[in-house]
Amino acid sequence: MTKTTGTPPAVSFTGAVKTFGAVRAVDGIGLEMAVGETVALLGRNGAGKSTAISLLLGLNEPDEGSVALFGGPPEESVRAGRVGAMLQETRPVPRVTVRELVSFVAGRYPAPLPVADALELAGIAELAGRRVDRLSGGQAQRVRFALALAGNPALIVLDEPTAALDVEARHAFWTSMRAYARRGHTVLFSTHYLEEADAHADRIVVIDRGRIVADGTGEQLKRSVGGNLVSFDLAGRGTEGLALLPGVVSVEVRGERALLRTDDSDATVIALAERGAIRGLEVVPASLDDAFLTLTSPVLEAV
Ligand SMILES: Nc1ncnc2c1ncn2[C@@H]1O[C@H](COP(=O)(O)OP(=O)(O)OP(=O)(O)O)[C@@H](O)[C@H]1O
Repeated sequence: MTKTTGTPPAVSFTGAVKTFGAVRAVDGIGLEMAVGETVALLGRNGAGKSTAISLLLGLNEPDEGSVALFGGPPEESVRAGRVGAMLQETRPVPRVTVRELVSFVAGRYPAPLPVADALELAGIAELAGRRVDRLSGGQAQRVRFALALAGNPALIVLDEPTAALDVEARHAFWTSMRAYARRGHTVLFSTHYLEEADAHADRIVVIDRGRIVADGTGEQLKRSVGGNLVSFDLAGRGTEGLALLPGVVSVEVRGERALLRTDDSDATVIALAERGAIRGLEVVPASLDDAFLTLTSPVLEAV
């Protein structure tokens, strides 16, 4: 969805920095999300996704820079019930039923969804009468999703929402999330899963070591790294000098294989042939997976 002129962005990070001792968990993030957009925050473990989300929700203050929601401080939007969140940490849950818990949370918002709608959207209508402390991990996760939706917030923030879900529950979750987004709501979710980011977000923001290293659609990310991937069996050899071969943009080792991203695969293959390094040679176009790995991996320098 395009941004309406004059409407402040739903989310805006400006030069945001958050450090924990020597760790710069968020290291100068600048990011805007328009109202109605669905954005995936994609990154490896420890990339800074949860920290960025904690800044966005006002749970942490940035050391430098600023974060705004709908043009104001995060706390203001949170207090006004414009934000719903599903976070990773699990707190001890009380001995109440799913319906009671969702009703309780909904009741704290000024214009909540009818409880039945929140349960239905989260796919847990049939669990309404169950005690929340007696649910499976996946069921509990969907209850947390219902709690995030309960207030009918304009912005919903989901930190690794599908982490504990099996394939079927994952599918059901994304169907619900998209239904919520289609109502014009803004959604930010973090994930390690490229396919999920590609399939369910309008835009993917790749974060690595606290910084944004890419921002665009899945297609744009693939194009931005471009080129082909040449791989071959190392057969006990090292990776010395591979980064210096013609066309090579990055070098990675996965198991016994070396993977070279190249913007001139012909030249790379010829150079590999000259080194006799062609066992199990394969040349394939870059995938989103490769794009992600390239964007978030250090290039191995010749040693
Ligand atoms: N409260 C904290 N105290 C100290 N260090 C922290 C704290 N929270 C996060 N960090 C560090 O900040 C960095 C970013 O962590 P963060 O949890 O934001 O990453 P993430 O991308 O959400 O990771 P994951 O995918 O594993 O959840 C990590 O190096 C982490 O160890």
